[in-house]
Amino acid sequence: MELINKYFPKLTEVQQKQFAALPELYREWNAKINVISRKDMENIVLHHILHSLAIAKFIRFRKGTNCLDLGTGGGLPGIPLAIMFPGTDFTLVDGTAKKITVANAIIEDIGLENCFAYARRAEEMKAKYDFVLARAVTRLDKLMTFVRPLISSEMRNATPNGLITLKGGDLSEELKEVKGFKEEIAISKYFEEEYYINKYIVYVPMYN
Ligand SMILES: C[S@@+](CC[C@H](N)C(=O)[O-])C[C@H]1O[C@@H](n2cnc3c(N)ncnc32)[C@H](O)[C@@H]1O
Repeated sequence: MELINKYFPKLTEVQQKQFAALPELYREWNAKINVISRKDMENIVLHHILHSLAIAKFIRFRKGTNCLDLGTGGGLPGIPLAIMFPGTDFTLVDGTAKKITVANAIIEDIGLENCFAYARRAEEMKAKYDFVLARAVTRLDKLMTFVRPLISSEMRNATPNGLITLKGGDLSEELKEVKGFKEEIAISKYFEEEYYINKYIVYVPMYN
């Protein structure tokens, strides 16, 4: 909790409890169904929960915004963001049904009411969203082919919409393949821990 409080010092009591419960819940579930590399479990807060929350430093989702977390695995970044933004709706999908079992169990255990997970491949999805979020799913150009049909053409909340993805490493080649405006934000701008050097948020706005 210390690390989360360091960057998000104004959490409500409910949010504090929900974040505090996550590491143990992931530990328990990960022992049954692998959603996080097992050797990384000891770094779950730094490498997974806080990393997901970099998006909350980049953007404050307005009440009523709807977000899709595509390729969520066990619920990342969707679950930490749903805790952070209780007024925003989060839909979590993954093509692997057993990973969704973990996401749903955790959603239920911590009593998240603005978050819903189900098994589906991106290519089969029909609904529209203000934002599509993705962490470690696939190359940007491929991700864009999934994301374009899923972004709502209305700017319902009078905010920009589009893709927000968490990526690592040198993205120069991948970024060249994405047409139009895109923004690359170094997460080290928000979090001082060494782990975040070379980790980025890529935002591709789609005003349609
Ligand atoms: C490396 S995992 C990352 C999981 C999670 N986002 C995280 O950061 O822990 C990539 C996930 O994307 C999912 N995935 C890849 N392509 C997909 C697609 N076309 N539709 C739905 N899920 C997909 C995989 O099943 C896998 O769970």
